[in-house]
Amino acid sequence: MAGESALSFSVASVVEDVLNRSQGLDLDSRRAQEAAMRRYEGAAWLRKTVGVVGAKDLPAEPSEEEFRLGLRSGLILCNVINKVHPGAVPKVVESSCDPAAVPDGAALSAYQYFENVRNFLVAVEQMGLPTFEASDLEQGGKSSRIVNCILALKSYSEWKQTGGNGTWKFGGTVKPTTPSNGKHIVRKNSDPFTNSLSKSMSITSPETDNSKMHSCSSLSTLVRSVLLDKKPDEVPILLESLLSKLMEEFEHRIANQVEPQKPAPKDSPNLNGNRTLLKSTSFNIKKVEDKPSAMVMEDKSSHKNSIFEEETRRKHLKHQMAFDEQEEDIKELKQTLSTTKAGMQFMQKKFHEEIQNLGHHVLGLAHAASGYHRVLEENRKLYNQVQDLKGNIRVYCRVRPFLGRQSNMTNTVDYIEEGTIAINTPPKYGKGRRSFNFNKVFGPSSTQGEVFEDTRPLIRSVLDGYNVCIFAYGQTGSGKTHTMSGPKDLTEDSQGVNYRALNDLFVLAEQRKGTLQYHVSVQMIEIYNEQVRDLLATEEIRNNSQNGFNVPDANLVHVSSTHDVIDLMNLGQRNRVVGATALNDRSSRSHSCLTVHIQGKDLTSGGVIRGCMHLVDLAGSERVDKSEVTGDRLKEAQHINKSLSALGDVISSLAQKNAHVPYRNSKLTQLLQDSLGGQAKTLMFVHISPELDAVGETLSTLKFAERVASVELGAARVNKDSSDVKDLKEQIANLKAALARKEGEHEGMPSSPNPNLQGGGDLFTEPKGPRKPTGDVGNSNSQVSKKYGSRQRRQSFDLDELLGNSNSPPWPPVSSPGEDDREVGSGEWVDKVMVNKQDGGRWEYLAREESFCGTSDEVDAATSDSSEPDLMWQFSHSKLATNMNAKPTRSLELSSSRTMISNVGASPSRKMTTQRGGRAVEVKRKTGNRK
Ligand SMILES: Nc1ncnc2c1ncn2[C@@H]1O[C@H](COP(=O)(O)OP(=O)(O)OP(=O)(O)O)[C@@H](O)[C@H]1O
Repeated sequence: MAGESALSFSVASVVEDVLNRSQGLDLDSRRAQEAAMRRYEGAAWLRKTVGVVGAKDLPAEPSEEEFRLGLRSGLILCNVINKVHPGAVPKVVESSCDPAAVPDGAALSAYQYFENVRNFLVAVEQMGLPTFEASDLEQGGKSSRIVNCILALKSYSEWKQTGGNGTWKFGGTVKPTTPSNGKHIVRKNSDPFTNSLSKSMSITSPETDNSKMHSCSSLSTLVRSVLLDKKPDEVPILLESLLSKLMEEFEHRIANQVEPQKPAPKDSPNLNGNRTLLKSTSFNIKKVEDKPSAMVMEDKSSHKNSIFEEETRRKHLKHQMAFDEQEEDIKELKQTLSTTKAGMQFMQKKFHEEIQNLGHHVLGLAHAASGYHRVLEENRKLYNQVQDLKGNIRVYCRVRPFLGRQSNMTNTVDYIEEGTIAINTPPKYGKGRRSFNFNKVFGPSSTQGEVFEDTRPLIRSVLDGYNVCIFAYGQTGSGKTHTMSGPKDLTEDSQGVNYRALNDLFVLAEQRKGTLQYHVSVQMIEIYNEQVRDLLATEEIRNNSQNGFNVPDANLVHVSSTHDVIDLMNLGQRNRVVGATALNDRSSRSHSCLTVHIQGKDLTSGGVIRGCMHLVDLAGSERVDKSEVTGDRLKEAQHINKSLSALGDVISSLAQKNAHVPYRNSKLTQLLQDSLGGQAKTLMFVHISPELDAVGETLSTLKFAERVASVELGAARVNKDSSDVKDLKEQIANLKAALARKEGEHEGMPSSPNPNLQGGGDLFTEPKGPRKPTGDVGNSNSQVSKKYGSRQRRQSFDLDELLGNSNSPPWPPVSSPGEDDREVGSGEWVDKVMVNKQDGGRWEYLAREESFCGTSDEVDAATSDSSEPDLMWQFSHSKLATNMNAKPTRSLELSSSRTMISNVGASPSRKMTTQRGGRAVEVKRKTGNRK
């Protein structure tokens, strides 16, 4: 039947489809499993039917070989066919030999073999059942035909047990071969068993229980074989697919019942044995087909509906589950997303916090760094202020760069920091590295501008009334002239300190012209071979002093612009003695000094400020042997070295605070005396060459500079003349003193040591007009110095100040009742000297120490007295410098506890007066006569 074939094929297709879906399905192994199942089925039936035959039990699940060997004797086969169809093999040859002695597979006798198997095969053939060749029992691999035969016999037996009604499923009516049961096994054709089986698996199968059982068992076999190698989780899907395919087939089948049947396609060879088994599942369909058509339709419809509903429900359930699962997944994803979002937000917040903290931290650091730098700067300022207060000589070190093709390989400078320079010293100079500290160190790359920048404050202080001295020290060729003046080919950038300083002075003077009127004049001298020479002399250079030191007579030229100064300096440079040496072709063999005098008048107060600045370019401090000089050059070098060593002695004495400082040992030290020992601000530029062969000079230069840096000069003092304000202040003080005295009189207690000596009024009023700056080298000529000893420290003060022209006298007024106060006579020694400052009767100390009072001649006589060698006397009074047109001023230098007071004139009454600006000042001694 075409429809049946189609269904068979479709069912087979379903299985094929399912099989295809289960990827990797091994058809061979399935086929083997199928064969085994069939073999087991046959074996089970044989065991059940014949039991143990010939003491040889067939295994329940025999292998192919076991199955073949078990049946090989033909005994089981003959017995079973006789059971099914009694008398089918009339004579069965039993084995005569001991079965135990005959191993499996051992050949039986040919007779036995032939007789039994032949009889069985004949009987089977007569029954129309599938048969096999006798040789199939002899060789392995052919058991399938044997199994087919056994299963056909089994089927026949089962059919027979049901009563043998109808058509036997293996084809046609079986005619019993023997008259005993009246039935004949009729073989329908001689097709091989497989063909018969294939055909018999068609829808033509009878509706017998046996047939049903067979179909069920085939179906279960099919299902088992399909699911055998599946994983548990694959089974539901596979079954579902199988069922849905069956459903489809069923529906298709139903539809085919109504529609004209299509011809069935041919069997697909791919389906092989599996499809054969599947065909047995068609029995249910056949059942339906055999019902009356109305009932069938009804059944079909309700069945279809219920199946459809069930399927829909299952689908819905499945969808619902999938949906639920997806919903759950989405929920989880949402949860994860929100957690991640929250995490990100948290991290973002943390990140911002961190950034902010970092920002604060960086800000704090920047603040701290700027604070640190501010503190450093303040420290530097404070340090400089302390230096100023202590009056230390400032020392700036400058390292000359390598010149020309000189190699950096020979550099002796190890490193340079703010104020420190370290020199690599060869072994013969001691340890490997030596460092020196100065106020500032300029490296080879420092420019002229940078060097001047640190010098500028000093220049400015000249305009404020300070004396300033800047001098350049260093070996020949180390860059002294470069620093002070600049290189030969001068440009604006390469200008040295001199030009820049004067330029600054003019700029500042210009800036201050609204309040101060400055008058600037310049001197330029040189010391060559211990001779002082005026470099600004347009004619022949004069040298008319007895000792060769004639600076006060040197030209003092008024300048009003930088241009004037440059012209003058060029003139001075031309006049300067310059000689060529092996070390430096432009080596100046003299010390040169440019002195700038400043006088500023306060336009509102009328006060006068005076300042003086020495700019000194010393001659080179090289070794004589090295410079290869002879003759005149040798003499020059010796003078230079002598004056520089005198400078060294002065520095050493000052550093050790010796009472005696040997200024007079050279013209140079005399020139610098006021700068080194006075109240000036002094700066030394120490220069060094970086070359290795200069390391000896470099080290000695730096050591010298270290000593210079330790010299304390005392606080610099401003040269400022007070005017009306100061006078008014004094008047107020006098009035107060007068008031106090009056009150004292009323109470009967004299407030003045000697009221009889009151009077004098404006005797101490400061004389107006310019004066010679105290730092001027001209003072040296009038200095009186006598060496009596060196134990005591020298003090210095200005007589004017002492006499009350300062707001703060050096000592507070002291009144000691009971002391013997009286006027001193000229040429007298007294313990203390007081002067009557004003008519208010205010007496103040002129000197607290033992003092000598007298005229200039008497003082000169006294100082020439060498009878007291333990004391050093120094007295100076100003001598009018002719070219300064200044009025005389006076200063005292106290030495130890003794004072010389000069310019003291004796009145006819022997009452002492000092002369000041042509006025007399009363003087009295505080205690009795000198013992
Ligand atoms: N800082 C510098 N930068 C560039 N060149 C320099 C520097 N210092 C010095 N020189 C050069 O080195 C050479 C010697 O310098 P300078 O004449 O100033 O030495 P000096 O110490 O004055 O010598 P002397 O003691 O013989 O007078 C010059 O050619 C000068 O231009």
